[in-house]
Amino acid sequence: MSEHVIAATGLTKKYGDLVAVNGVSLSVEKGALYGLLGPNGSGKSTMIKMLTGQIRPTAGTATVLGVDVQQDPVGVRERVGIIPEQETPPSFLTAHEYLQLVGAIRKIPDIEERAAWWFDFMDFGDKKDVLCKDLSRGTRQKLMFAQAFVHQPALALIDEPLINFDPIMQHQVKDYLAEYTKKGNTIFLSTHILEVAEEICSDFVILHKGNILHTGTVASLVAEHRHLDDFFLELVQRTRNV
Ligand SMILES: Nc1ncnc2c1ncn2[C@@H]1O[C@H](COP(=O)(O)OP(=O)(O)OP(=O)(O)O)[C@@H](O)[C@H]1O
Repeated sequence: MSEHVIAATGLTKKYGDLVAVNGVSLSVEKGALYGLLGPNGSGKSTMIKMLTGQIRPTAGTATVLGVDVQQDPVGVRERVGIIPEQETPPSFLTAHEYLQLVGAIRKIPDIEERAAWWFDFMDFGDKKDVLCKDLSRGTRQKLMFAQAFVHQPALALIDEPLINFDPIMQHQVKDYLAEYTKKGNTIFLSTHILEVAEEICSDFVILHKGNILHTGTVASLVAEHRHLDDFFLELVQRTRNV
């Protein structure tokens, strides 16, 4: 039997008259690398914020790792890893102090060893004692990536995690994510980089103006000799023209 790591039913978020997410229902199976795709303003970040209990839906329900997000948002955040959209680590801490803080909050006994692994893996050990406010954008993003995965969560919800990385780091992170799901973990990834999504995602959903335009698997596109970027452009263009 398939195991749903995320199950959302009729999730809706309204900001005044604006419907940012409109009754979205989706399910994500264990081990999936699930791509959350859509043009600017289509509701991707709002979905991630609702699924991680950062904002309350106007309507609808969701369970994440079996926990009801509205009833126990802290319980969800304890279990998952999150990279929020365009978030930066605390300006007044060094990179090392930030990972120590995350280790204390998440009660990770071997945080020093784990932090050392991440500094090495993402090649920023020389910056570990630099205040976050003085780190480059890409290095801050490395730190955000490390904090999301340092406790090796069964599920990570990551919003545009690759955007500030150079091509070498993008490649490395892409491989990391693919390997991570092969171990039975699940990734819910919002991205505009469709080549990356095509390369590593197993499943995807395309949102447009808060509605689901399409859900499918990358394998089914490949079987039809189609590329995700063409498919996306056609679908969104067609929707804009109706
Ligand atoms: N706090 C807020 N108050 C009012 N409107 C908001 C708020 N947050 C998001 N919105 C609106 O909700 C809609 C969806 O925004 P969201 O950030 O979820 O889209 P997105 O798909 O993540 O976009 P992008 O790809 O540009 O990051 C947009 O029209 C946005 O302006």
